[in-house]
Amino acid sequence: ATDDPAVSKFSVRNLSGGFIGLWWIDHRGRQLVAQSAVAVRHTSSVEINSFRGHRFVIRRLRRKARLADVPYEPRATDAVLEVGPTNDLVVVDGDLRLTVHNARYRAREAVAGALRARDPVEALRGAVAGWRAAWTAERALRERAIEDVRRLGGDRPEEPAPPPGGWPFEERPLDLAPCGELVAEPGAPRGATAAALEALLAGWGAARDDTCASREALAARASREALRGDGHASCGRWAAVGECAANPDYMLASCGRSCELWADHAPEATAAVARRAQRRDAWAACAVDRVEAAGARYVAATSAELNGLARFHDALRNRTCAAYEADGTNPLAPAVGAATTTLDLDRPLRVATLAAPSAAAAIYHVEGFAAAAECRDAVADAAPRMAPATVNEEANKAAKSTSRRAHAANLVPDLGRHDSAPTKLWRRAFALANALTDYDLDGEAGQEPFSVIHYNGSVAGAGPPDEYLPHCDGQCEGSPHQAGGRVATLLLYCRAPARGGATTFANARVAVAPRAGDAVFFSYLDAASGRMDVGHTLHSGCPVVEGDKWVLTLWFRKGVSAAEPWERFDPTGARHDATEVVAWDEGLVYS
Ligand SMILES: O=C(O)CCC(=O)C(=O)O
Ligand SMILES: [Fe+2]
Repeated sequence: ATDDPAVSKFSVRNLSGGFIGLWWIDHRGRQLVAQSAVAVRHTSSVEINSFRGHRFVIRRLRRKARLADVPYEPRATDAVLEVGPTNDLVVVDGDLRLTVHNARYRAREAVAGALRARDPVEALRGAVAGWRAAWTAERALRERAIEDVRRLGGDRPEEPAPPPGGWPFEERPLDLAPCGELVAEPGAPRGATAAALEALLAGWGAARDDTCASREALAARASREALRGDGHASCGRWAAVGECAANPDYMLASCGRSCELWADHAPEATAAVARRAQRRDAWAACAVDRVEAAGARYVAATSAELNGLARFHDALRNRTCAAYEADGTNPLAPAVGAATTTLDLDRPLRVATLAAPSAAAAIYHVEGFAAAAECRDAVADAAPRMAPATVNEEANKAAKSTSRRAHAANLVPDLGRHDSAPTKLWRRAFALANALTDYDLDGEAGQEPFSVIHYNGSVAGAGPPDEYLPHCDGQCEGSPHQAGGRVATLLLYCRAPARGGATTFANARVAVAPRAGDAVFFSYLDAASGRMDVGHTLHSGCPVVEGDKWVLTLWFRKGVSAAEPWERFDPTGARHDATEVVAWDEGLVYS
């Protein structure tokens, strides 16, 4: 799915002088999963589709080995590659150093793709515009991170240094005129079709059965299978019997691609065919230069933005987590010094108010929310469905995010099964929410399901630990609540990590150490005025330093019903097109 914005396509070229092996680090950071079955030989490349942020380990091999999946033990000689946002060419040298060739590689890819498009020039303009859009999107993310830091009262980190030549605010038009005319290629076969034809031709070359009849039969098949759009259904057959040489005017105009393909295999290759291919190659080389010139600054600016964003994220993390994690232990014990009351729901819960900074914001700690077996059943239900967590950064698009690193799955309780663990947890959660707020929430219809979230700690060298940077689950800028939007959250800890993983509310100066079975409940609407919180319930899931952490999250919605279920609204209550309902599994990060 390369149209998924979070998937990057890139290529690793081995110039190390020997064999290399390529593995990616699985999401638990404990296993190296072979990228391909065998080693990559010197001067070869591997094409890779992967998620942004994924990590690869590259190792030198003594010989051409088969690579099985192995436990991950970092070695000093490992080269580690984190997948960037763009199509990169990564070159591995003799010392296993990695060099990323960005803009030129992308220009070459764009031109190769454009030559197969109906309108190559238009396709290239689209590619350059796409790079500009990618940079603009990264810039918007950084602007938002700046705003987050400002709201948390943190020091504003340094701006990223602009790329050489400065930020490319102006649009650079792509001018391909100096490259001359591209020879039109009606119906050039695309990707797989072209490959099928090449294979057919290669087979023919090997058999070298030079009788006209067999050649014609093969050509007819080739033209049926691959060259249907070549301008004429019989192009392949005509080319195979020498028409390109005998009748070049017609053939080169109508069957150019067939003539070119057959030229390699048939003795009737003409000088005109070769010239035509040369002209196209010259056009492509010129186009690569011009596309690179028009797009390189956007590509470089995107990298600069990403580096800058990483620094802002560090600043956010320091602001929200460092104070509690400085000594390497878990943060403040929950509910230290807070008065507790016991709520008798279907099970007695000890509830402590941790903070109630305004009528629109309150944070509670709930001891013993779930029995161990309930947690175990709920997690077991979701565990097989876990996938990289998403965050909604754009309307109607659940995008994988740099601000949230974890795995998650929805858990929809079957409310008819009264004794199942998810249903009991669900009804208890709504009873708790209605006891602690005056929201009068209805859990029986239209609510968002549980989200089960798994955070992994870092294994040395295997990538950053899972975390969730500061965010609000719903709208938190003090505007009126919109029906259908989130108003409160229950976070149930089902497994606590050995170190790290606190939930911190920096603006409310509250930190909660996860403890299995306990929960945090927070609400962010003043029901009397209808106004939302102004940021006191902004919170982070701090990095899990050691071990792992499982939580069940429930985001309560107000104003949903069977007729108007949660899928109709984004977390702030903005309505989206009812015909285009998507799974929202996470809250907005300030938008
Ligand atoms: O895991 C945590 O501590 C925070 C999770 C969270 O903020 C969320 O799921 O919305
Ligand atoms: Fe959250």
